[in-house]
Amino acid sequence: MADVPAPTGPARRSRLPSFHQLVATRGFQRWAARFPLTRRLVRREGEALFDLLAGFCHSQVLMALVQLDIPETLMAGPVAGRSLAARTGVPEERMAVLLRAGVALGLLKERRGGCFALTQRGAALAGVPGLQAMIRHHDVLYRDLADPVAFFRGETDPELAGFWPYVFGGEVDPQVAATYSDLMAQSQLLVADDTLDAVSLKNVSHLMDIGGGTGAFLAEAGNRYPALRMTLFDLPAVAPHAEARFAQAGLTGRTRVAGGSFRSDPLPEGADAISLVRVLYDHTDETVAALLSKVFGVLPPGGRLIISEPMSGGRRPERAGDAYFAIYTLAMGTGKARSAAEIGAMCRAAGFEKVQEFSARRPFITRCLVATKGRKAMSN
Ligand SMILES: CC(C)=CCC/C(C)=C/CC/C(C)=C/C=C/C(C)=C/C=C/C=C(C)/C=C/C=C(C)/C=C/C=C(C)/C=C/CC(C)(C)O
Ligand SMILES: C[S@@+](CC[C@H](N)C(=O)[O-])C[C@H]1O[C@@H](n2cnc3c(N)ncnc32)[C@H](O)[C@@H]1O
Repeated sequence: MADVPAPTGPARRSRLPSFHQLVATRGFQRWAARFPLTRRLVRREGEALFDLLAGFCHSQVLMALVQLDIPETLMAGPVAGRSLAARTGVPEERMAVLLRAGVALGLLKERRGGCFALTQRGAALAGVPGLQAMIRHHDVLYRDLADPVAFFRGETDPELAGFWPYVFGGEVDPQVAATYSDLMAQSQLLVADDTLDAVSLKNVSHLMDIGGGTGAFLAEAGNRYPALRMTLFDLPAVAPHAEARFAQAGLTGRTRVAGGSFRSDPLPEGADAISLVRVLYDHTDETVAALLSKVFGVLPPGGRLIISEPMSGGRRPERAGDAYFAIYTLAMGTGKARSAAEIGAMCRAAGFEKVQEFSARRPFITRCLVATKGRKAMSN
């Protein structure tokens, strides 16, 4: 563990304690915990603090349930705790602890006769596409955060960067690309739904998805807009895998798949809208600025850029963007969760005239910005 200097404590400025100093005193806490007008607030604050410190145990309970395939098993109906223990090789008493923790976290419920079933939340965990795969791959992130102070000081060498090797440019091994693309494609379904619900493509005739992975987003867009023509652009190790998806969805005649790197290759021309879905937050400001300027260059006047990814809350930090995705992308080595205002400013710096945020349903899944190239703008 890294050395942390001992806290020196706040300097006293006046004789009267500040509100924060008051809240930190045991006497005030004891009084407020009993006083009728404040006791509920004290309990709520205490519970919130407790949840923060217990968060790691909660995540590990979730991880154990997923790794032991308990949500899948219970989808078929309630199962006795004893039988779950036998199936998974976990001693019965220890399985009882795990299952009760699952009940406490709202994922499971106990039925008569020592049987356990999924709650509504547990069923969502089993059914949300890609969620269990995301949870399983968090073992890498948790290892990277094992020494959080060293992590935030930048003294560690996070393993997560190796999971997403494209962030550093250069060749990407096809096997590694297949693993990350599969994880992305599974979790893309909710992102595609929320993006396409928020942003209309009614006036778009040709959409190009840059960093489009294996085509899950374009397949959904093509499904919703039967006249839409589409181009997918991604690394040569990834893009060809989209062809099978498009063929299966009957979209081959309307789609083009192009392999290349947006760092070093020209972007295909001809699209009047371009999407960047969960792409910008992987990369440094320099890479993002260069990409936005390339995108601006190939769009016609009036063309639109759709950006969809989880974002920081900026001056109002929020849990998903700032206490999860910002940490995740930091562990990747080059990534950064940006606020809508930051991304908007980068779009304007690349030449875009107007940037609007379209409110997406679930900010922990994605948020959406649309940047429009001015009608009088010149192409690069
Ligand atoms: C009718 C009656 C009686 C009752 C009905 C009540 C009712 C309406 C119940 C609703 C039940 C229901 C349908 C629930 C649905 C719940 C859903 C859809 C939950 C979805 C949860 C999604 C989650 C938690 C998503 C998490 C996503 C994560 C963690 C994504 C991580 C992505 C990463 C790390 C991406 C990395 C990419 C990189 C490398 C940074 O570029
Ligand atoms: C986080 S994934 C998102 C994939 C997809 N848009 C989604 O939301 O599921 C980022 C994608 O960007 C692609 N990518 C990374 N660097 C790239 C580059 N230099 N040129 C083209 N694509 C790149 C990756 O191969 C990957 O498919």
